[in-house]
Amino acid sequence: MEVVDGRESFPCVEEEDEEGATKEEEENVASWAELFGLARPELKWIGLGCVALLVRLPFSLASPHFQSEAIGAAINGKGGKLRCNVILLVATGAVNGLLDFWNVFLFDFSKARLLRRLRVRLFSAMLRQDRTYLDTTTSGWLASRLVADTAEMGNDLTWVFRWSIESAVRISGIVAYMFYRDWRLACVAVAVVPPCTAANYAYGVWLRRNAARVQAALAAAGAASTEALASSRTVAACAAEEFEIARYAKLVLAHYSLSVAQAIAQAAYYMLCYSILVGACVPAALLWVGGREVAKGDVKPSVLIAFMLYQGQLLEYTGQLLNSFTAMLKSSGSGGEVFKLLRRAPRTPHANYRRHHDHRVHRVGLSSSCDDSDDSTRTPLLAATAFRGEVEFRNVSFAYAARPGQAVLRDITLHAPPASQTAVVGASGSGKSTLFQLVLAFYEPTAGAVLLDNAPVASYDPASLRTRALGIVGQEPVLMDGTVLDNILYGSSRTDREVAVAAAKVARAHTFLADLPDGYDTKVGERGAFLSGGQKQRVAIARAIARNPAVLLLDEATSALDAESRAAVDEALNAATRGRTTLAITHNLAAVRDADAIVVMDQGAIVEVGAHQDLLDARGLYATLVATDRRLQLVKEQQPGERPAGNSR
Ligand SMILES: Nc1ncnc2c1ncn2[C@@H]1O[C@H](COP(=O)(O)OP(=O)(O)OP(=O)(O)O)[C@@H](O)[C@H]1O
Repeated sequence: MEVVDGRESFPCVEEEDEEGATKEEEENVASWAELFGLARPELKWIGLGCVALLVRLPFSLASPHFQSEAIGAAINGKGGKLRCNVILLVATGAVNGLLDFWNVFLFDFSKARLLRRLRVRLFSAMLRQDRTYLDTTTSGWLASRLVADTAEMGNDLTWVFRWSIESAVRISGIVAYMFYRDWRLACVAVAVVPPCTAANYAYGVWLRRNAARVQAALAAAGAASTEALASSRTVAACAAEEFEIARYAKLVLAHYSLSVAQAIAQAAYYMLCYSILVGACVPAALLWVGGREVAKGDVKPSVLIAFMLYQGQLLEYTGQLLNSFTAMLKSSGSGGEVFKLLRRAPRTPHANYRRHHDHRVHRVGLSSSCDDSDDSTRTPLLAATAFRGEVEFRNVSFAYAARPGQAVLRDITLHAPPASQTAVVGASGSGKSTLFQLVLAFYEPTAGAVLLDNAPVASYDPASLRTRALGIVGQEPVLMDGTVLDNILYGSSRTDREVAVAAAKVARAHTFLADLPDGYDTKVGERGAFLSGGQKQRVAIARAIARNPAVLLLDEATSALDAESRAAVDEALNAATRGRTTLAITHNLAAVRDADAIVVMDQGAIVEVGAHQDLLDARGLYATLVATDRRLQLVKEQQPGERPAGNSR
């Protein structure tokens, strides 16, 4: 079982009936308040962008006016007026261009800042989730939310920032100009707005739901691909490439179908709103009504020309305003899971402890507030710097949330005094590693309490608990990409190379790291891919002991080592465990004889506790395990001698 990075691949797309799925989808869309709230820190930059926009407005709107006036002057043969309008056209265009730079820059700058903050907040929210959430959510699914969903939201929000304000301001200016020049033609030009708005709203609502589905399909495909790529050796060893490709292709097909549906809806919407209503009906109606007025002499030709030019701009900015609205709806769909995660309060044992404690304090009237959001009034967690290392389980029972009905630990009572050596043995699946998970406060017992130095483990600040109090070496230690030294220092406040190397020397880890090709600078690769299993274990042991924790948790820490390196590591471990509490899970019964106490587990319960000889004398499960172990040992020892005899026959 994986200890620190333990994660099982549960499917993240739940199968639900249509009604359930729809309800879930409704919950998975972000509210407008959340979307706008996200941009609050950028308001000053957006505000500056708006100022640039407003200053720019008269210059950007002036162009069609000067064009129409110039055409009118040319038709009437007024050369001076023509020259004057052309000069004004160039001058306003230049000022407009200069201001446009600030306009574009400030809105895109705001978007980039927002995206950066959103990604860091989301990553932080993900890493701080409780183990149960992380156990049941695949890393590929989370990575997809972090990369694809935020990128989609960023693209959509660009539209919103860049165009909604600009379009609204420009449309207001154009409409005001139109009504100023001729109210009848203005009415014809804006008659198209109500049907376009209705079509846009319907399209936006559909798009929001579809966007949530698109992102979910993308996340499911991302989860499958990440899992296969992260386990590429296993995939190759099982010749499962075709299976993985087919699985990925099926998930990508789901994403593709949703994308095609989106393309069809988008094409229909653009055809109706842009090409037919705005692109053809409005100019035709303007020409029909305006042309007749010009023919009657009620409207000047230059006014009709100005309307025809402005309606082009009106078309463009109306489209962009409507697109901003649909982008907003789409963003609330594609960002639904992102906001759900940001909203989710992690149900870690530490958070539960504080909530429970605050509630009690509140009930007896010692605190004026038990508001979850106000951290200053919350019960502080203990940030101890020195630990004695006394570990205690008091009537602890536990079941994993993924299998709520299945008790993994039953009424465990165990006491490890400071500096004692406790060995935990028992059959595979009897719950040994789960004991460690509870000491690390990754999960909360369903009954009873796990204590460290007489205080619940959940009452300690997680950083102080997991760096100063506890050091763990898991069955399958996970190393991070970088050097051996980076891994030894990982998560530690000590960043000085000399300090780390000295700490490793004191812990005598130096001796068993000696065979690494570049010593402390040896590159380990992703998850330790460049090292052998034994080397990985030795680096993980060095990482655990270099922190000088009060309690060492060793979960089959030397299982991947050969006899020679095990001897070297055992020697270093003996030195490292002296003076500190050690809980060691092992299947190697020869290694537990000297332990102060041997805990024997069976089906989630402690069935025997005692010293080696006492347990042998008791003739219980431990004595049976030792006898079986000896028999297997004998068989192994006999086998090399038997082979030559067999061969000679
Ligand atoms: N995250 C999890 N979610 C659900 N069940 C789990 C989880 N981790 C472990 N289990 C189950 O809990 C039980 C005890 O597992 P545990 O890893 O504690 O056993 P163990 O005694 O350490 O076994 P081994 O010696 O093989 O490592 C097993 O039945 C296992 O399937």
